[in-house]
Amino acid sequence: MGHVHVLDHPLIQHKLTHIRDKSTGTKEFRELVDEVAMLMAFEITRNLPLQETTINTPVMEAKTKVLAGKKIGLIPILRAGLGMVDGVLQLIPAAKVGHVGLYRDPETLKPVEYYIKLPSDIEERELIVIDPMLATGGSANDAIHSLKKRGAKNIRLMCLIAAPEGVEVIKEEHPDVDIYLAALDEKLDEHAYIVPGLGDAGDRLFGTK
Ligand SMILES: O=P(O)(O)OC[C@H]1O[C@H](OP(=O)(O)OP(=O)(O)O)[C@H](O)[C@@H]1O
Ligand SMILES: O=c1cc[nH]c(=O)[nH]1
Ligand SMILES: [Mg+2]
Repeated sequence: MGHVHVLDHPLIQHKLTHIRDKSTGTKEFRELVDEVAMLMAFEITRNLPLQETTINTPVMEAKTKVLAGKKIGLIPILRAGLGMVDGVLQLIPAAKVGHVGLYRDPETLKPVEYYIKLPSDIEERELIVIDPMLATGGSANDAIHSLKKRGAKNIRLMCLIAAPEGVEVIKEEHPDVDIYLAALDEKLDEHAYIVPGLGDAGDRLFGTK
């Protein structure tokens, strides 16, 4: 079964409070999402494999460690996932970025895929699917199925806030996928918005309604 990691670092929690606050405007919202994404990336990459190397310090030859060169792919779910990409790229600048375009139909609440463009070698990559919100789980579930259909083998899911309902869907459908969150909220409301949540992540990032 996939693990659910709630990243409770004080800096992440502090910034998340301001992200949730409805008085936080677009500029500050964007900056904070970017910063939290970077801090989350620090935690998510904690178990990346290392290998030994030998270098010369000014003092002597030393056996030290470097990343073992695991290839990484970031897969933001459009639109709102885009807001977290730059933050993650600050720590993993060589990652390739694929895009999955999905929107949640407001009537049926079902995800509709409208775009997909992926690195050609996704089967070799450690993929991080990125979306600030995991609500019913429909969008992330579809995105992960889409990636697996195209050969993806190692997938993690990174979200700012999740509802228990969405977490259950991913655990059920994708037991191989670990989930990384800044917060696990209480529930969904009657419009399938996360409570207390932060509202509509895409609209707050891009200033639309
Ligand atoms: O778990 P779910 O119930 O599927 O809901 C979560 C999805 O809803 C939001 O996207 P939205 O449909 O608002 O599209 P947008 O990013 O273009 O605003 C959010 O960014 C997720 O992708
Ligand atoms: O609370 C929610 C649920 C879905 N999408 C959002 O942007 N926010
Ligand atoms: Mg939206």
